[in-house]
Amino acid sequence: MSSSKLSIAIVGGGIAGLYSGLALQREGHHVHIFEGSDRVGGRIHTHYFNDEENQYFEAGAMRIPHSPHHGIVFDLVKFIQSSNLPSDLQVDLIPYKLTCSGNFVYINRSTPKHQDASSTTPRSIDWPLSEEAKAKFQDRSAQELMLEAISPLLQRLDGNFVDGFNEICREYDRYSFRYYLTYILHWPTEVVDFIETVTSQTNQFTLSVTEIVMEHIDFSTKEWSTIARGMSRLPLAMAHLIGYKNITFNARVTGIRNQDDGRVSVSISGCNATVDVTFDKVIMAIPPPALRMITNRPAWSGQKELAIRSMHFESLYKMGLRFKTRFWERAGPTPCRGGQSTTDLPIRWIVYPSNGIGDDGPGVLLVYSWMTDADAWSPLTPEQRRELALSNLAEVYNGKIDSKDGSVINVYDLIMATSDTVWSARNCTGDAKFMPGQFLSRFEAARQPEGNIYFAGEHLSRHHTWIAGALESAWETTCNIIGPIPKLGPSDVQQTTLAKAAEEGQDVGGVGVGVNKKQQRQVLEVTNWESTVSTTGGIDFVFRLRNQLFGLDLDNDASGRSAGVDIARIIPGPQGAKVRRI
Ligand SMILES: Cc1cc2nc3c(=O)[nH]c(=O)nc-3n(C[C@H](O)[C@H](O)[C@H](O)COP(=O)(O)OP(=O)(O)OC[C@H]3O[C@@H](n4cnc5c(N)ncnc54)[C@H](O)[C@@H]3O)c2cc1C
Repeated sequence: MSSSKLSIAIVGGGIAGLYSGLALQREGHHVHIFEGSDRVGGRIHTHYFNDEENQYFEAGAMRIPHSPHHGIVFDLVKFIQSSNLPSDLQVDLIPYKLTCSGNFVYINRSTPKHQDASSTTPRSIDWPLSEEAKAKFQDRSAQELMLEAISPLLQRLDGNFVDGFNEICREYDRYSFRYYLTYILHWPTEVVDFIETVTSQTNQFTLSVTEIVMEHIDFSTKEWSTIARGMSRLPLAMAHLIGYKNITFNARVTGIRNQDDGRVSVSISGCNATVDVTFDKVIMAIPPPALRMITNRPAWSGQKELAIRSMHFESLYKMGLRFKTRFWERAGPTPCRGGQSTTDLPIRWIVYPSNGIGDDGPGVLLVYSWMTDADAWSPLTPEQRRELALSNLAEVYNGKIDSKDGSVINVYDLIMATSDTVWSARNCTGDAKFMPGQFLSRFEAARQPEGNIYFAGEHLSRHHTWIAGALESAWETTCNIIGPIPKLGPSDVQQTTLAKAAEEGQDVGGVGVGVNKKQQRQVLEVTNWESTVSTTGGIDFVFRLRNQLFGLDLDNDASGRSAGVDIARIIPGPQGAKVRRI
C-alpha cells in the first residue's frame, strides 16, 4: 500500500476498467468509474430471454481457453469465488465445448458434411482448384495446411514469449497473412481462400501475420470454460466488490483537461448537464473508436493520435435464437451437442450452447460472424436480420428428423424469440484485429501515458480480442501508475479484509505473509496470532488481531510501509506460535 492515497477516475466500466478499479482499491486508492451506458461489462454481455434456466446467449465474450495466456482470467475468477459474495452473484465455471463430433461444414450449398476443419479437404467440399493445385492440395485438410503454415512461427513463442513475439513482429508483421501464404509459402490463391473459408472468416487473412499467429495460439487450446448462468456475472460480481457508490452509469465522458497542478479534470455528460470532476490521475479504459470521439481534450503525441485513429477493429455480429426445442442436439445425421458448425451463408458459424446440453424444452442457438461477414448485417433492419438468420438455418435444418420424437424439423414453427447485437454499431465497433504493421508501429505508442492520463483495454495487449488481454492491459496500466503490484488472485480477498480490519482496529484471525512489493517476494510469514510477534529491526506495519497488536518488520527496508510493503495473504491457520522470515 503506498503512503499517499490517490484519487483515480476510470473511464469505462468494461472488464479492463473494473479490474483496474479493484486492483487500485486493494492498494488503498480511491477510484470512481464513469460508464457511458447503463450497465457494466462492455463487451461482456449476456442476453437473458427470461429468468428460466439456460434461456440466454452471450452477445459478447463467451469462452475462455485454459491456456497459460489466459491465467489472469482464472485467477480473477478465484479471487471472486473467495470473496464471500451473495449466492446470486457467485461466479462458477462450467466446461465450454469448442467442438463436437456432430459439427458440420456447409459450403457452396452442398449437403451438410459431418466433418470439421481437421477433415475438410478441397475434394470433400468440391472446392474448385486448378489442375496444378489439385495435385498438391486437394486431399489436405484445412487444419493440416494451417498448421503447416503457422507451426514454424508458433515454435518461436515456445521459449521467452515476448522475445519470440518481437521476433515474429520484426520479420513478418508488415505482411498480411494472405501475403505470407501466397508470396512466401507460394500457395495458390484458391488454396488460401479454401483455408480462410474453413478455418476463419471472409478477409481475415488480410490481417497481419502476427495477428493470425496469436489467434491460432488460442484456438488450438483443447480445454475451455464459460461462466455458468452467463458471462455477465463476472463484471457484475466485480462491480459489487468495487461498490456501486463508486460507479456512475449513463456518465459519458466527453472531455479531459490537464490542470495546472498536474491533476486531470474529466467532463461527464449525463442526460441534461455536463459536470467536471478533478482527479489525481485518469485511466481511459475505452476502445480507440470511443476515445477518438472525445475531442475536448489536449493533443497527444503524433504517434498516439495516429494509433488511436488507425488501430484496426473488426466488426462482430451475433444473434441468439430461442427455439421451442434443442433440435440441433438430435437432428440426424449431424447432431451437435456443443461446438460450432461452419457455413459460408451470411450466418457463417452456428454456435451450439455448452450450457444445458440435453435439456428438454426450449434452448438458444447462436449465429456468429466476423469482419466482412459481420459488416454485411449492419444495413439490415432487425426484422430483416431475423428473417435472414431463420432462412439460413432453415436451409440447413428444415426437413431433418428430430430423433427424440420423429418430428420433422421446421425452424419457422419452432422459433420463439430472437435478439442480436451489431457490435460495429456500438462505440467499441468490434474487437482489435491489427492490420499489417500495426503491432510494430502503433501498439507501443497507444500504450504510453500522456502525463497523468493513462490508457487500458484489450487493444493495448498482445493478447487483444480476449478478456485476458483486457485484464493484462489493466494490470500493466495499474502498475505504471502505482508501481509493481501482484495480480488479483484468491489471496487478495483476505488481504483486503486484513488491511481494512487493521485500519478499523478490528480483530481478524489467520496467518499473514508480508510481501515486499518492490521485489515482489514474500519476506515474512506470521503463523499464529495468539503469540507475540518477534521481529528483527523496526516494525513497519502494525495491526490488531484477536485483541493484540502485531507488527511486521519487512526486511531491512528502512522506508518500510511507504516503500510499498503490504500484507498480501492470510490463510486461516491453527493457533500456534511464531513469526518466521521466508
Ligand atoms: C462478439 C464478441 C465475442 C467475444 N468473444 C470472446 C470470448 O469468447 N472470449 C474472450 O476472452 N473474449 C471475447 N471477446 C473479447 C472481450 O469481450 C473483450 O476483449 C473485452 O471484454 C474488452 O474489455 P475492455 O474493458 O477493454 O473494453 P469494453 O468491454 O469495450 O469496455 C469499455 C467500456 O467503456 C464504455 N465507454 C465507451 N466510451 C465511453 C465514454 N466516452 N465514457 C464512459 N464510458 C465509455 C463502454 O460502454 C464500455 O462499457 C469478445 C468480444 C465480442 C464483442
